[in-house]
Amino acid sequence: MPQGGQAQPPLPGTQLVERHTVSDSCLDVIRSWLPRRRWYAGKGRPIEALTLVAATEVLPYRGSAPGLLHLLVDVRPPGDCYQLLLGIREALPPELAPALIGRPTTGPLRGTAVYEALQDPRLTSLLLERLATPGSLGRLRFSQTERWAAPPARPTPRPLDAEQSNSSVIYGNAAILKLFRRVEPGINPDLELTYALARQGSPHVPAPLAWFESTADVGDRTLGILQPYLAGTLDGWQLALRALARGADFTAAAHALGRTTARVHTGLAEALPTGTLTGPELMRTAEGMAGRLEAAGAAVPALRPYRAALLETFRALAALGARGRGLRAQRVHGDLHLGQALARGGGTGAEDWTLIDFEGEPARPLSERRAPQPVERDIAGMLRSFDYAACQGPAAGAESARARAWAAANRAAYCAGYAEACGRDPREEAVLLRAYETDKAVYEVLYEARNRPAWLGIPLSAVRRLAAPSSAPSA
Ligand SMILES: Nc1ncnc2c1ncn2[C@@H]1O[C@H](COP(=O)(O)OP(=O)(O)O)[C@@H](O)[C@H]1O
Ligand SMILES: O=P(O)(O)O[C@H]1O[C@H](CO)[C@@H](O[C@H]2O[C@H](CO)[C@@H](O)[C@H](O)[C@H]2O)[C@H](O)[C@H]1O
Repeated sequence: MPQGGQAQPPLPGTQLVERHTVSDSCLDVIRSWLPRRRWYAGKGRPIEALTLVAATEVLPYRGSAPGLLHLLVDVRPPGDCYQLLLGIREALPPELAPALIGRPTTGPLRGTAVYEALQDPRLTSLLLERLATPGSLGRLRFSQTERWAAPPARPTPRPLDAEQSNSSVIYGNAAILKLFRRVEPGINPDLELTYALARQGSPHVPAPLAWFESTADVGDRTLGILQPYLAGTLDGWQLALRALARGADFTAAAHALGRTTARVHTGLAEALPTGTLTGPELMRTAEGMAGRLEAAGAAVPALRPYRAALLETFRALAALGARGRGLRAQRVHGDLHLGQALARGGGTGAEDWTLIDFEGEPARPLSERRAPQPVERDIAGMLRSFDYAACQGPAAGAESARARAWAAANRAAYCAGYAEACGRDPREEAVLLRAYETDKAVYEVLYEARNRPAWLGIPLSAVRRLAAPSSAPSA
């Protein structure tokens, strides 16, 4: 069971790197490079201190052959821990030139090219070899699940070329290794939930094959998971955009995706602890939403005119709690959107869909992401996604009648599919659904302002609608 802490023998050739190996100059090089990474969460805040938490030499640098160094570094503010995989070579071949991080000027790595190891097939092949050999290596521990199956011999690794919160490497279209970037002590829900669902035999998640984590002395942190690569699939976002471009129906796929979501929720409720969100907890949930709204409003002025109206939505949720109403809570996906659902074929059958990336919203603390929550949280996430997709259709601005009709039809189909599979129609929890949808739209405003300013109008238009007193229930 992946929860860390199992004692395993060290692998032969283990190297623990002394802290002085990673010189201040090497850390300075990383410090200049880090803020430009897509996955770096602290954008917009200057780094005051970057310190080494742990370093493991996965492959010693020998001058003639590349080295691989695994680092955990602490970045302040706010004290986040990041996982880095550094390649070390004397000189970089042209194809690796874009991967250069920098050249330290002091210490044992002085003058070498330090680069993103994930871009180097020689080094990512080595990571796969490590996963094939369970055991510990320095501050790292490699484990396999009962489903371990080595990918075909010598699969060619390639880094996934996508805008991601983490980083992934695909091995010969057979397996995908996801490396978490911002890592906290504790099991990552992406491993915990897919493992629990796979043990039930769920066909709706890629069953983990292997994983690796840091050792207890630096906090058991899940660092990476190897899963089967679902070649030949498209994600729900691509499918929705394709349907929009062709003027084709998407409601059958949305309905099937609703059914899949319900099955996954049922599986999670059976496999992992559930709970009841008591009245006071519900009130605290509403306070959390209001707090995130204030924080987002402080960062994005365009949100401020809607503040008072949106707070009313959160007050309505708190009022449910004040009336002592308890709500069923369970483990959920936590960041569900169309891009997190992969389909074979057109996605019109519930069995076509696989859900991925159960990590939750990367910005939330792990303890919060692992807490049981109402399923409406996920459903609201997917409803927002139909809204996003609608804005990408031909001649479909966020407010156009065509976009609104497309979103409404697919949101309704998704909820109907969900209800059909588990007998519980999410639209019946209108206050809850609306509060979660508002919370998600506020999150998206901040997310887009930081990552894709050109898309800010999409969540802002939703905020405008959600703030309007006459706006209809969520779906
Ligand atoms: N098992 C898989 N099979 C095929 N593609 C996958 C698989 N897992 C992830 N992907 C692809 O990788 C992308 C990023 O994966 P994801 O888990 O969402 O990472 P992140 O947390 O970095 O966003 C997905 O959008 C999908 O295109
Ligand atoms: O997939 P991630 O875990 O990295 O999630 C983050 O990035 C998503 C964008 O890729 C972002 O999703 C938002 O944009 C989607 C379209 O690109 C849309 O379908 C989603 O509904 C919308 O929330 C997600 O919020 C963020 O956490």
